[in-house]
Amino acid sequence: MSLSFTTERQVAVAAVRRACGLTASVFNKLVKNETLTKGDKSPVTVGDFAAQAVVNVMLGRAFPGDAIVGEEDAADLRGEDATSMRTRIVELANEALAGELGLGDMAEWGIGPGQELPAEALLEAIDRGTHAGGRTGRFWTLDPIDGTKGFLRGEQYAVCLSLIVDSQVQLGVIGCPNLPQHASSPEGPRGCLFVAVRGQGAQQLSLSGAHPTPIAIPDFAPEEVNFLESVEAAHSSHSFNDAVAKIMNVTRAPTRMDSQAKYCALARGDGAVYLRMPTGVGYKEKIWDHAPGSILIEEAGGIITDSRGQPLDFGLGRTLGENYGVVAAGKSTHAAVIDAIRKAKEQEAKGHM
Ligand SMILES: Nc1ncnc2c1ncn2[C@@H]1O[C@H](COP(=O)(O)OS(=O)(=O)O)[C@@H](OP(=O)(O)O)[C@H]1O
Ligand SMILES: [Mg+2]
Ligand SMILES: [Mg+2]
Ligand SMILES: [Mg+2]
Repeated sequence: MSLSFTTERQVAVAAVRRACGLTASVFNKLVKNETLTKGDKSPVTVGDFAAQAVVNVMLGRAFPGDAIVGEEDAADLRGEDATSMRTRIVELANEALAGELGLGDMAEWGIGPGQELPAEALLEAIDRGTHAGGRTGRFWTLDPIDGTKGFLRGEQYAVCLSLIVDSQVQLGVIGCPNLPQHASSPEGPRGCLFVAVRGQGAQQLSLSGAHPTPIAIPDFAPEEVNFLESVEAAHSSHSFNDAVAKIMNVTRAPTRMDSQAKYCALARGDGAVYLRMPTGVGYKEKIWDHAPGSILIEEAGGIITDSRGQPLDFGLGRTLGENYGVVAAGKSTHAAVIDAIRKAKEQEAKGHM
């Protein structure tokens, strides 16, 4: 049985579109005291918080019973020292919620004139993202800005939303405000949305949600294979990717790109392999960093697993648990990557790397 998730898709596209508008506009005005450093030393900006508030308000209105696993929480925004950040977030979120309706968007998911939400309501909306996830039931995952470091550099970032039902990702929407619409014209128009619904294929749309175009991962001849990888060396091992690429006789240089824009690029054939290997022990990948990308890859005809070929398990809570690394590629390439990873691991164990 395949469910169509028509309304879910419509709400998700509308919410991601509004969040993309917000983040793109905030970037140009971002000032120094609008970024915090979280407990894990990673940055978070007023854009991340406001985008999470907007998406959660819209989801709450359209699907009041649904839980949300969101990256951010409002704890750091409640104190007196956060007054100016809080004020800015309230302003940004209300502006986006009151903004013009896009294609398929509905007035009742946002706010009308004079209906601005107070700070407390928006902080509560952000905190609706604290759901623990789990094996059964239905919940959304939200990464309001994935690739915050890329966002701060003016490079790639993505607004990422997915719907998970009984541990299976059923819907994914990724908004990439800075991604060129066509990889072949990197200086051409930027900004795209990617949508995948289980059993319905993958599509690229304009940022406004118009012009859906089916996308699929092409077959790559061995000499055309190239890797997509993280910009931040702390997030994914560049040297291990290098070793795997050598084993596969890959000659093309890797493309480094922040965020789940990598999954989008892979899904439309801009690259052949997305490989993400842990850089140290202990970090567990977050479900919001991979759920939307994973369904996009599968619906574009590709395969996504961890580095040992195991399926990603979205039913373990907020993290991917014991899944080790991530490998995504087209059907004709994926097995070769898993094989090369095994060989690279053997070399590493023998001290040859
Ligand atoms: N140590 C470690 N290992 C692996 N991953 C980590 C690590 N620390 C952070 N993160 C997560 O990486 C997310 C950023 O995505 P990418 O790594 O693809 O982008 S980047 O190129 O590295 O910027 C980033 O997502 P955002 O916080 O939404 O930007 C993090 O969830
Ligand atoms: Mg973050
Ligand atoms: Mg992220
Ligand atoms: Mg994020």
